[in-house]
Amino acid sequence: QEIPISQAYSPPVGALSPGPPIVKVVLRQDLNKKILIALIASSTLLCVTVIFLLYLLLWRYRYMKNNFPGINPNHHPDSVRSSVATKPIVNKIDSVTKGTIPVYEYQLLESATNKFSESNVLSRGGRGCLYRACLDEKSSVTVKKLDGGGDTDTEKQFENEVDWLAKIKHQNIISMLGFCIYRQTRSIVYEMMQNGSLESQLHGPSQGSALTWQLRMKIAVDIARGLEYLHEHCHPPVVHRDLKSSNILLDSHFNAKISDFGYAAVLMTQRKNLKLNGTLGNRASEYIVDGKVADKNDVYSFGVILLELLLGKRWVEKPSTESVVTWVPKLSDRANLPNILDPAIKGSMDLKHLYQVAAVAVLCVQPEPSYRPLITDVLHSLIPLLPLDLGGSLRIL
Ligand SMILES: Nc1ncnc2c1ncn2[C@@H]1O[C@H](COP(=O)(O)OP(=O)(O)OP(=O)(O)O)[C@@H](O)[C@H]1O
Repeated sequence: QEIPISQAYSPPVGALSPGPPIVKVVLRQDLNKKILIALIASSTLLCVTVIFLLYLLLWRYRYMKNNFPGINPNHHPDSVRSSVATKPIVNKIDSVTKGTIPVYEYQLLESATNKFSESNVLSRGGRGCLYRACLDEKSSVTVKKLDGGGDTDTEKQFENEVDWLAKIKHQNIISMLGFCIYRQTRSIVYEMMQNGSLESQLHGPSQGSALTWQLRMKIAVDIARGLEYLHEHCHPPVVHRDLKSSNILLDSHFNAKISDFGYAAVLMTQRKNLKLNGTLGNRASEYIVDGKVADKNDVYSFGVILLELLLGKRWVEKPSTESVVTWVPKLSDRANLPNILDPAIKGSMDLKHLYQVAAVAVLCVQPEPSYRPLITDVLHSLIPLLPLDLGGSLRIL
């Protein structure tokens, strides 16, 4: 006969106590199961959270490494400060927010320039200094360090320059390699231009002796190519607004590149907040008087540089009796033109070429902007005067 399990295991009647122990056993088992489930669930959750956090850290590390190679995301205390201070201005610079331009860590620039030592200074300007820097063993670069102390004019020029140079890439426009914002200091890193500026070549110790007639024509064509790119191939077109010989840089092969985009602007839109200080001799009068932004302002400044290449003359810093205008009649006098040339190139060129270059220069500096040629026309009238091996179309037999 089968005995029900409950009876078979039931205790003696006298020993009966309230609440059968079987029920207790069942409850404890249940409880253990629940604890086990809770433990498994919480440890799974913990694992998922840890994996997610690790993934986030890895993603951030990769993002910083790809977009900001100079910044070490593994927290040097100063690099943290630098990136915090950088944030508002970085947001204003389009290309930075798009991650197309490297941001250098201040400490990196400091060690590359020997702590910004005097022996690394290449040039000293009103707003800061230009330093030679060695970022690696192979090559050197230049670092322009602006000590504006947060002054708004310097800040605007810095933003403007970084923004334009990040967008503009051309063989005749200086390459920006990156920039750095650290407390009140702003720095821009450029490619090294071994032969300095056109101004220092013409008016420095060598007094233009390194620049032959052909090299001068090459420099003129290079500048015109850079300007043509800004005026005709950028959308919207860009006007440089501060073209002068000190802003034309020469590399080791005397390839010329336009630099200093602190005042550059989109054609016909006026940037009222950018005060234009400095040299007036290179600026067209309509620009000095009413600040009209037009490509013909740059054509005027190009004409002034062309005259500087021909005559070796440094144009006046402030309006005075001797300006470009006073030289125009002398340039139109063909018989006397060879006598007023820079002594470094006198008698070294084909006279027909000289007349043509002088005529182009005169056209460019006309007071009426609409009479000045387009930079494309200027370029195409200079190319035939330049030998093939220097990038022109002149065949020397
Ligand atoms: N990348 C470079 N490589 C070599 N020399 C350079 C480079 N950039 C500038 N220079 C030299 O430093 C000089 C000053 O250049 P910089 O752009 O700092 O001028 P600046 O202080 O802005 O003056 P300004 O506003 O009057 O043009 C140039 O004229 C040139 O001789």
